[in-house]
Amino acid sequence: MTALLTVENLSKRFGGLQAVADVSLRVAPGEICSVIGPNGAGKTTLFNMISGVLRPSGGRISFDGIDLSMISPWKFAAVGIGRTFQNLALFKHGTVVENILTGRHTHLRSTVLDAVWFYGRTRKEEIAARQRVEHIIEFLEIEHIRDAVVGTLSYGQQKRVELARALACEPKLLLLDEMVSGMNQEETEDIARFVLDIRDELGITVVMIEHEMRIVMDISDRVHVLYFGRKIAEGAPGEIRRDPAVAEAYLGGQRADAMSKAGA
Ligand SMILES: Nc1ncnc2c1ncn2[C@@H]1O[C@H](COP(=O)(O)OP(=O)(O)OP(=O)(O)O)[C@@H](O)[C@H]1O
Repeated sequence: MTALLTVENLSKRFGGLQAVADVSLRVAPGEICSVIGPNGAGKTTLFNMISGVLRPSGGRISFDGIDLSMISPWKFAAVGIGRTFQNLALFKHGTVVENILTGRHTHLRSTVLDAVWFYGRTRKEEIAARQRVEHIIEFLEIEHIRDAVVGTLSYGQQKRVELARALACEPKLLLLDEMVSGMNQEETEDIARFVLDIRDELGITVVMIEHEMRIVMDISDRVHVLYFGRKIAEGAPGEIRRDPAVAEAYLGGQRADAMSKAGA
């Protein structure tokens, strides 16, 4: 099957530090993929390149048939790549609905002048945006907090709002950076269920960076393992559990415990 996302020999250097080195991976449409690895392995740097936050030092990324080096970073959302961030990136003083609406900006074609001269088109876009937002609010079960100011919400609720905002741009590919870190077990299970529904009901391909091995092993179709910037393994969760190179990479770190608790 043709890949939705193809990363070829991707590298990123920060001065003397090789944060990502020669990483290649393919993500098929409809897959849930995880990128795992110990702290500092290069996972977020990889995501930052795929989402246009950072320019690669070398290599190629193609998404849905488009060479991403050919387009401006601010157009990445418009081609269908949505993401959440490791540290929440929300407008704390805005309401939940207002925050989710900001995710729609890539779908707004009208300018201020259009609003004056082509009132109908602007109005139609606004109605479409509101309808999409309402659908997402229902989908992620956050009706009860829709008018709450984001800064007053719990961490788990704010993460869900961030997920809602990423969905508002109607992505084909969703990059989730440590969605469940800091969440309790119930919140983690909710997110796992939502990720599956996002793929199954909305048809969105998901790549997640995750330290929480239970969610990785439970819902991923494929797992890619980074270690000191290099990809050291790739496979189905069962294969990754049994891979000696992966165990070695985690050995000595707390994550070894997490791997074994997840059934390694
Ligand atoms: N902007 C930057 N400038 C310099 N070094 C950076 C920068 N961003 C990341 N690094 C370094 O690159 C390496 C990879 O970092 P990255 O954040 O991608 O790792 P990670 O696997 O996401 O780690 P974690 O699990 O702790 O989030 C680290 O050594 C980090 O210190």
